[in-house]
Amino acid sequence: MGDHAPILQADSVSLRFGGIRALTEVSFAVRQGEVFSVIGPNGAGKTSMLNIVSGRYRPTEGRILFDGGEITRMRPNRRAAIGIGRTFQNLALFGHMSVLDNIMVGRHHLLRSGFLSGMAWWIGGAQREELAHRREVEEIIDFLGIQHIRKAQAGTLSYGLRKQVELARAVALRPKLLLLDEPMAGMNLEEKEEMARTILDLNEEWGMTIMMIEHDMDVVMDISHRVMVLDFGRKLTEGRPEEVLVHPEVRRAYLGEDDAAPAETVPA
Ligand SMILES: Nc1ncnc2c1ncn2[C@@H]1O[C@H](COP(=O)(O)OP(=O)(O)OP(=O)(O)O)[C@@H](O)[C@H]1O
Repeated sequence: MGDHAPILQADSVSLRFGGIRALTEVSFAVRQGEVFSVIGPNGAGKTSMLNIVSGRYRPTEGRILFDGGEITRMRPNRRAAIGIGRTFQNLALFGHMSVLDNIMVGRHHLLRSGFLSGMAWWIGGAQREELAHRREVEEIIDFLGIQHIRKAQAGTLSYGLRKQVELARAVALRPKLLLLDEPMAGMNLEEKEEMARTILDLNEEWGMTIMMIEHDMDVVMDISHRVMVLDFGRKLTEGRPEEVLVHPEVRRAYLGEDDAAPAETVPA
């Protein structure tokens, strides 16, 4: 898992919104096959970093490399086509449509990024391609263990299941790198465990590399190979979960501890 070459690299990335410095010279590398989490207090720049990787934002300075090539200025749908997948909080599920159709629509929406490829889809082999899509989507539904809801209307599902369907839609493109923005937000314990299991399965069984922002520290420490900590737009540290947890500045900045000494040395 974490021993492979980097699939994603950020090279001294800065991002400014007018006078606000959202990110300042942040560099990191996500290795092929790992679960890489980004943590930090509110406003630390986590979502900005993820948006820079997905292409929604362009850095003010610095470079992003993916799979050996520079993608700093590449459009988001092109990034999706070369293997950067993400869940779309703003692309709601179609409530009246089945789970299966929702995932199919996501696949078409993301694959038909340009006019020409769209035309090709309509003119040539549309049916053949439709069948291939359907097979692929069925496989993903099986893998995620959501067969029992494949015909259900998305609007009738619980919050946790809707999140699973949103994940299925992102996974339907078989991304090399999957970006997850707070996948456990708003979930109860059972739903969190289910989601954590799914993320691990995608990573371990499909070898999918995952970059994730998550506030739930238990989940982060449980399923991440490495963790990067941002604070005020700067990288504070990076390492294995157990290394990050004992870092004095992390304890101070993120866990809100005044005393930076390790917990076991603090008098009860
Ligand atoms: N589109 C934007 N326009 C202006 N400022 C922005 C924009 N997006 C983010 N910022 C600012 O950049 C800084 C970093 O925000 P960001 O959302 O990346 O942090 P975050 O770590 O994801 O926080 P949270 O945990 O609250 O989601 C903040 O000061 C935020 O107000």
